[in-house]
Amino acid sequence: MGRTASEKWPPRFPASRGPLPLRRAPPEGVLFHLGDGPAMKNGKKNVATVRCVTMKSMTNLSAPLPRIALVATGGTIAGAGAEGEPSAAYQAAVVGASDLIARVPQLARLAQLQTEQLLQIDSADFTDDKLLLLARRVAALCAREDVDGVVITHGTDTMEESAYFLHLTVRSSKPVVVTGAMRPGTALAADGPANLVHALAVATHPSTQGRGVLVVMNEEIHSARDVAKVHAMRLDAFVSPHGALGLVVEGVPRWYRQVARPHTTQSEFDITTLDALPLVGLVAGHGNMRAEIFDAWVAAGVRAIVYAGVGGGTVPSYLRGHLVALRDRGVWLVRATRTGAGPVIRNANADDDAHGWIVTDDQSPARARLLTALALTRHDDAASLQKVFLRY
Ligand SMILES: NC(=O)CC[C@H](N)C(=O)O
Repeated sequence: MGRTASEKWPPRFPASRGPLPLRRAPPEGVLFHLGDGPAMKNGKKNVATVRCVTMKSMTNLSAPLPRIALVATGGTIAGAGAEGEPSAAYQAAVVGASDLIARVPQLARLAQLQTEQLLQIDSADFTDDKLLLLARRVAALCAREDVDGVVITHGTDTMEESAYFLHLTVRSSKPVVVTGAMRPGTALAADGPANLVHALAVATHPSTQGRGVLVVMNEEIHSARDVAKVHAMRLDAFVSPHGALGLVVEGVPRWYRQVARPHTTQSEFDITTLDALPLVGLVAGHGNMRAEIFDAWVAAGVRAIVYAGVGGGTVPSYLRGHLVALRDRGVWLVRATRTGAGPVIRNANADDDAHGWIVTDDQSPARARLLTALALTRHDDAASLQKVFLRY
């Protein structure tokens, strides 16, 4: 009987690649070298060797592996197409979670994995109810004593939104790492297996605790606060405007930065009692805009509209009156920038104080939608809503 596409996932990933099969990853910054070289000069153990031996006993090779919950939600990492076809010709979200991990033997050397298929969707289909489902599930897993961390596989298209939502709502310092793939497992040089191994390497490392939700793609570790998919095809599609937090080097996270804004355990947002998120719309800025698009969102029942404005969030002069009147219709206007980076500055380009408008600081329009929705669960005045954007 012929094998299905999913059984072949991934087709080419040599078992010899990936991080060293350490039972526990060495502490960050410590050289963990068990080979020869300077440590064995003249056949004598020098100081470096003693340190290695000490580290070996500290890392306790017989200790049980970290227990990681792997939550699969679909996307290209779970995609498959015909062998040898161009990588764009495939179907996302068809390979099951257990098939996904069965094809990457390195994973079992890094962690005891509990796998679950929470969703099997293209990430474009992530609606707010699915986002709440994911966040509640991840929070529940983090709260369990038999779970040391969570890895989520996710489509890349809306990965930055889901990761940010988890960053603001999962009240745990345990590692939560989101990963995916730009190419399906059937593509030449599929990136899913390496991304999964690296995500697990980050999630199992003691230095990852308390850093908020992370996105691990293409050997880089990004904060969910900042990362965005900025290319539709390339493997290096994920970029953070202020730089990645770190890299996965030889299977071990190496950190260069940390997030300054509150998240997870310091977040004020509580989704445990929420039935649904407040509805927030998003309107793209461009030349020759029309007021009707804002009216359509008002008719849909939004509490706020994020305007992804040109430049520093500039409102066209011919729309100003219409957007000022949104406050009288019970709708907040949140000015963002469509440029992809940089702050929208309050009372610059617009009289935000007079109009009761909010600015996003440097938050991307897509994430600003989520932060606005969460902010509206706690605040309903301009000063408090504005503070949320300057704080998170
Ligand atoms: N590379 C990807 O994961 C994109 C595939 C798909 N559209 C998704 O986001 O789920």
